[in-house]
Amino acid sequence: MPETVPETAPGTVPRSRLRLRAALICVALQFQATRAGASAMFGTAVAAGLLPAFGAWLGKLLFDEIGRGGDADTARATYLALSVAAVGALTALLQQLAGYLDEVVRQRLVVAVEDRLFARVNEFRGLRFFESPAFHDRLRLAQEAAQDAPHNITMFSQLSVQAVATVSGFTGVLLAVWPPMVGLLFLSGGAALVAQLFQARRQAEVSEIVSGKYRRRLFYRGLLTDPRAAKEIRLFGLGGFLHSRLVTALGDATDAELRVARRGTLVQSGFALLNAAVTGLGTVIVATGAAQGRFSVGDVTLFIAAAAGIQSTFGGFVMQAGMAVEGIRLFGHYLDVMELPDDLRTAAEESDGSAPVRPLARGIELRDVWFRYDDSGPWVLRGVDLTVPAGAAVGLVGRNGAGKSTLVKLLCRFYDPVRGSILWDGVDLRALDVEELRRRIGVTFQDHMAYDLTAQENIGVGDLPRLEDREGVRAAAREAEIDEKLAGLPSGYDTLLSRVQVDDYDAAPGVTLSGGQWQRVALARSLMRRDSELLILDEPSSALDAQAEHDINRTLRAHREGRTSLLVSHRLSALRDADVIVVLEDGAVVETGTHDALMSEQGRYAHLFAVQAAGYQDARVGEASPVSEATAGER
Ligand SMILES: Nc1ncnc2c1ncn2[C@@H]1O[C@H](COP(=O)(O)OP(=O)(O)OP(=O)(O)O)[C@@H](O)[C@H]1O
Repeated sequence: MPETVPETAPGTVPRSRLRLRAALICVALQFQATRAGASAMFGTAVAAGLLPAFGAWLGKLLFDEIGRGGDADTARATYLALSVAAVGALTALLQQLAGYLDEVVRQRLVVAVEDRLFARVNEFRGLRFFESPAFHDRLRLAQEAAQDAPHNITMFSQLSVQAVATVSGFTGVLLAVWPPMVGLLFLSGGAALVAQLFQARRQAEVSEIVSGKYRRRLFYRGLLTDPRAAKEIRLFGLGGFLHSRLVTALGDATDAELRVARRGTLVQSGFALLNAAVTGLGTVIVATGAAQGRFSVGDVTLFIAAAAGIQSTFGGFVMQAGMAVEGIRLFGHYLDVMELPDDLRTAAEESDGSAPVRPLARGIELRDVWFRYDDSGPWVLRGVDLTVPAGAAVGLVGRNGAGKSTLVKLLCRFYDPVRGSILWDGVDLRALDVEELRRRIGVTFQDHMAYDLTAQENIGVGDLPRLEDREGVRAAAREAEIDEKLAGLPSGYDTLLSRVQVDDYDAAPGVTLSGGQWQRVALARSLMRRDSELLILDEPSSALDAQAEHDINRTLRAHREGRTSLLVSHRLSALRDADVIVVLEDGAVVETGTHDALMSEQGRYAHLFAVQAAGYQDARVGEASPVSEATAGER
């Protein structure tokens, strides 16, 4: 595997760490999402945090004024009373505004995060990440964390401002009455904070551990409602089975979440008791002092209020600190995904991977190509040497699992060979600009897509700049023998090829095609690139009826004329006229030659051909085919 592939592919989600950088970027993300909204939210949050303290100070001035009895200035007292009321009203309004601004920032963040994350995902040029469960889990964690963490940090900032104002006010009161109480409250608050931070770490770890369970849950949920899966689920009676797996996956995840919540509750309950003990102790001491005449009743009342105020402020602060820390930890996944190096080697040793791709003049050569999907997996290609000469039609045959589609994927550079190299006119594919390379290739994949888009779009996406080019799309559809069918749909080429993705329930329903019709649409899509240098067709006619296959093979033969093509097929008759036929067995090339040459060799190809021909002649190969008899010994 290339050295640049990081530890996320495949494996489990690595544990996140608390990073200052993550916290800073997390806060900055809000401003990138909406500078005005985030600034207003922060300003409002700070003001909403400071106003209660200001209100308390005005209240103190009011009580001081009233306390002067007959000497009190009525106008000043009235003014102060109105000010207290105004500050109260303003605080309430600011809280409403802060709530709205918080929502604005959240919504903008959702868009910004999706935008950035999926733009990044689009930059990964190979397939490895998309086949890694750890990558999918990280992506989900990254998305959730990037949407939630900034909010938690903002709330934490707001509470911090409030806490400083409230606690410093109340601390003065406590210091005046019984100073050791301040130390006791700070000690118990500090201990609760430390415990909460540990709890936050545990909570973040559990989110990482259960992310796979949630992925499975989404998979089962999607399957249970997928119209393509509905037939088998009903026929084989899989509904209950899948449903129970869905519930089990969800149950496992929620059990783990509940375990950590239980632990948190126990720890917090312990601190609640400690707080009660501290308050009790302080109250007893101050009350005893009052009984002995050292404190007034007012002192006792103020003391109890101050202690309760500090404790509840600490409680909120500690809780929010835990959420902020958990958010920042998980936000690390967002950074990791954003900074993940590409899964393809960025360059061959001697190049930076951006060499222009010249029109194919000599051909494509695979030199001793070894490949496996995982470091520990079996070799799928074992030293393949193969040449696709420019302008030639090459047929690739082999039994299931021989490695044919893998070879196709390597030609498109979805993966790099583990050993050996693939050369485009003598230049290593790793040295070439991969996007340009792919623009020069037209492919029909064996597992082609059926997009829930219109007929026009389903074909047009094969050459995006010509997405709206109706004539170009129809020409490709004609070659794939599907034009008549698509033109005859209720809205012609504008018909949605989907039963479920219709936006307007009252509009004409979408339609769905048959398996063979979908295959023709996929074929038409690959034929959109009329000037492609290399045409690869991986089982393009496996779902076609005999007549359609015959017609399409004739059209494709004309289309391939003079251009380089690689045709993978189990229907050997489709390959008869290829310039070269290559037989792949267990990941190695075992035979190469024209149809006639390979038939006369009476090897693997001749055997496969005879088996197929015998099927059509209604005869048993072992008895009827001289080729089979000749090759039986080899096998
Ligand atoms: N993405 C993947 N990850 C891991 N293993 C894979 C992957 N794709 C294919 N394989 C394995 O590689 C081997 C070759 O598969 P490949 O699809 O290339 O065979 P094929 O010759 O095209 O077969 P078929 O004729 O059935 O289409 C198989 O054993 C398969 O299990």
